[in-house]
Amino acid sequence: MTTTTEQAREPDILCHGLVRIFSTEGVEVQALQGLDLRVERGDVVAIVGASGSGKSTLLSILSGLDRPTGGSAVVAGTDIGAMSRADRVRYQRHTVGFVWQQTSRNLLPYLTAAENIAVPLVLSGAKARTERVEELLGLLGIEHCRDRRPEQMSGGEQQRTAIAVALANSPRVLLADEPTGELDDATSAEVLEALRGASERLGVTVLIVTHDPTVSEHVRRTVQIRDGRTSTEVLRRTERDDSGAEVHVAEEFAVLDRTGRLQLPEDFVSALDLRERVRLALETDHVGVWPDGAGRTASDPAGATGAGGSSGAGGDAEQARTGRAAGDAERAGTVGATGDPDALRSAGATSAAGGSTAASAARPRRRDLRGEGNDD
Ligand SMILES: Nc1ncnc2c1ncn2[C@@H]1O[C@H](COP(=O)(O)OP(=O)(O)OP(=O)(O)O)[C@@H](O)[C@H]1O
Repeated sequence: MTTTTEQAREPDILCHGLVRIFSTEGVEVQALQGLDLRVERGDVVAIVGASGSGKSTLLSILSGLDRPTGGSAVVAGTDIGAMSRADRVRYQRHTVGFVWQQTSRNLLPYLTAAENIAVPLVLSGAKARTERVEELLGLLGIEHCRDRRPEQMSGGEQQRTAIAVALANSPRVLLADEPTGELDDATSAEVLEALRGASERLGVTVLIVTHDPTVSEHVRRTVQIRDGRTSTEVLRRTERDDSGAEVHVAEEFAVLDRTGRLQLPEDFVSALDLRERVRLALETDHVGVWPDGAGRTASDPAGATGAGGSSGAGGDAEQARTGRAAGDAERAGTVGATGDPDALRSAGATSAAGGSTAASAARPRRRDLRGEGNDD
């Protein structure tokens, strides 16, 4: 039996090997190719990725508008793939809230902000509607828009009203698709802070899908999707430096899936001109990755000089316990599960993206975001 403590620890979003294949006129497109994602309760996470990487497909599945072809997605304890029609209505009314990029999809144009927020409360038969509407207007800082219709509000005010509408029935999870897509930078920052504030005050889990890479400055965790899979993550935290000043630190990690696969960041692949095959070496505390070049052997995969730009990369060949060539079955940039996944994990490979190819042993790529922020 699941205990209350275990329930509290269960993630609000858990995707395992999520696959979505679209077939149109005999042509198959694999929009999601075995995507794994875990989002803890109350967290605010941004999903970023290039156009066509699968972001909207993921959101459609999580919002119950679409079904996966394979794999599983569980949101706030609901198995998305197993929902009946009635479950779906309940799920969309009470478990998840949505904010879309287009205002026309979020708000009814002929209703005021207060009336728009009341709509989901009326549909769910909620009591004390006036109090709830006032609470949400206050929470989102839009009391002054109470009696205005969308056309009488700025883009930022419209999106904050949309967030209030999405939160009306107290969902566990808020899904936002490009919520800042039509806004300027300052207004975008305002809307993102509104989402973060709502999460902090109401405990709601927020997943934001966006093209906008600056979103990562407003959330603790940013997950990058590449070709239908999660590839890298940036985690931000605040530390104090020696003088006691606050410093924002962002660390980039590669995502290791359950079968031991990880995608190397594109800039790492191009910096060392990695293609088709790479050499791997299991060191005492990290995994090294080298281009497949001449003059290297399994016991000395870096060559005498630590070739491929990785000298000083913890690539002391004498330390290497295992050196292997990793064939990339699918495409450059994805390291196959050539190494024993358990061994890789115990060697700290979950944070290997920034550490194994060009930096010191197993240290994730780390950026000091003090001052102007992202200076990488
Ligand atoms: N209904 C559909 N039928 C066929 N192919 C589709 C369908 N929906 C999405 N795709 C394809 O699936 C892939 C992923 O699309 P998706 O819209 O999820 O990407 P995205 O990352 O959200 O892109 P964008 O940022 O441009 O919105 C693309 O190749 C797209 O063409």
